[in-house]
Formats: sequence, C-alpha cells, structure tokens
Amino acid sequence: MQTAPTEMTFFERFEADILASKKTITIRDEAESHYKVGSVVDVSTYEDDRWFCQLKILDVSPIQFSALNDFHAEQENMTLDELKAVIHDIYPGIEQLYVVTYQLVEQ
Ligand SMILES: CC(=O)Nc1cc[nH]c(=O)n1
Repeated sequence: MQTAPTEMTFFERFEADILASKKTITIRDEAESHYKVGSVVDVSTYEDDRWFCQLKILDVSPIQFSALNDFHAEQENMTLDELKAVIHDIYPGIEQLYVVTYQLVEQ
C-alpha cells in the first residue's frame, strides 16, 4: 500500500495561473497519481523547489491521452493543441494519465 503524497511540484511557468485559479487541474502519470481526495498538499516549483502555495485535492480520475478534450484544456488555461504538446513533452508515449483536480488554499 502506497502512502499518499503530501507534496506536488509544478514547472515555474504554471505558477501565476495556479495562484490566479486559472489552472485548476494537472494531468499526471500513474507514478504521480496517488493523491488522496480531500488532502491538502504543499506545492513547490520543480526547478528550484521553492514553495508557493497549498492545494486541496478535489478529485483524481483516469484519462487516456487520446481522450483529452477542450474542457481539460480550459481547466489548464491552454488550447487543446497546447495541452497535448505539453503533456506529450512531459510524458512522451504515455497513454494512461490521471486528471488531478484541485482548489487553491487561500493563505
Ligand atoms: C513538474 C511537473 O511534472 N509538472 C507538471 C506535469 C504535468 N502537468 C502539470 O501541470 N505540471
């Protein structure tokens, strides 16, 4: 049994959108999908491990790369083409992914 992670990292380029609640989901691979619904996680930048917020995990649901749609893109504050390119860059060739839906915890 795996323990649920209490931390999450994002690339710096996503920080402003997360803090403005314009990006309300993240799409991760299986290894990064074990978040517990209802938990609050500390969020840091991937590049320099700088803490910048807490997020409450609202949902974790499986999604196939080929099933990503405009609603996912809207929740990522991207076009669908941009989202698919980003996810393909981060997780090349991975079809089974997970949508992690979260809410910014106001500090
Ligand atoms: C660091 C990292 O993997 N960040 C990701 C990955 C997928 N989506 C996202 O928003 N951020």
